[in-house]
Amino acid sequence: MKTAIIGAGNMGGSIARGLAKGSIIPASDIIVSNPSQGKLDALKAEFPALQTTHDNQEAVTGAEFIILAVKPWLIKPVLRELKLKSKQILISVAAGISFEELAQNVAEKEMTMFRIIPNTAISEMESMTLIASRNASKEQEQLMLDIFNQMGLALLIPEEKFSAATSMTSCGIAYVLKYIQAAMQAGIEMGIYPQDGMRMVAQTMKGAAELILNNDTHPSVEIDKVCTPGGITIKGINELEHGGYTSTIINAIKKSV
Ligand SMILES: NC(=O)C1=CN([C@@H]2O[C@H](COP(=O)(O)OP(=O)(O)OC[C@H]3O[C@@H](n4cnc5c(N)ncnc54)[C@H](OP(=O)(O)O)[C@@H]3O)[C@@H](O)[C@H]2O)C=CC1
Ligand SMILES: O=C(O)[C@@H]1CCC=N1
Repeated sequence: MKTAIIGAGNMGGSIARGLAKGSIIPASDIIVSNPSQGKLDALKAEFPALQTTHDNQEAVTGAEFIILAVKPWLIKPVLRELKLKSKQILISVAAGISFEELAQNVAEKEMTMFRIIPNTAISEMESMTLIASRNASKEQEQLMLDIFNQMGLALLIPEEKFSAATSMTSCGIAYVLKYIQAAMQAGIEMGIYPQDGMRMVAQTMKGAAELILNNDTHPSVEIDKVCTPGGITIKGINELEHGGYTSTIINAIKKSV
């Protein structure tokens, strides 16, 4: 399945690496196009079988999948200069660019399209990847899920839910990192070295995520297990609420929509 990736930045580069490491699309079937050479050289050094080019049209010619991973404001000009065929499958990573907008910029408006929204943990094969489809068969949807489940966890959702889910997951990873940063600052004030604090908090967060993902549980149940009556955790939890923690997170996620 020849796959062209347009743009070798954070997303395009990570998707190329994830695909090349996965078992569905071999590195020799991947061609990545990018204007600057450095990112292409880095990819080629890691995966010598992968092809690179500066020419977007050369990349897409003969490709079954075209993964568009340029900044949202470049989607229109880049898409317009590509001569895509109706049988090709367009996969856009651009946040906030709807299927309708994509369709306006291709000759074959009824071509199969996917929108995908990973987060930056895709570089660790630990992305939460959102997928929406248009004019796709069940088999094509399953193939997309299979591909992106190899890079973390993938979920197929309707396009109407994309903005809300993007804010929770793709922007959300930055909010989660912000918690790590804040907890480190508290530790530093109390004499914990930043590098030690960073590992402590990151592992704590990973543990919380594993508790949720591996068990049929709920955050409230897990929080309750930590909060000993009259103990120390509830003091911190109540301080978080006095500071507006829950409503600040709700507002932040709604703000990013
Ligand atoms: N960053 C994130 O967390 C997420 C981003 N997205 C979406 O992914 C898309 C890409 O974002 P991100 O990877 O962060 O951005 P980057 O800036 O890291 O990557 C964009 C890449 O596109 C390349 N590029 C620029 N112009 C062209 C062109 N005409 N043809 C081909 N390639 C070109 C750039 O090349 P160079 O810099 O070498 O000139 C760069 O390598 C965006 O649309 C964004 O909305 C979606 C989910 C999460
Ligand atoms: O901030 C942004 O616009 C991009 C899209 C989702 C995550 N980062």
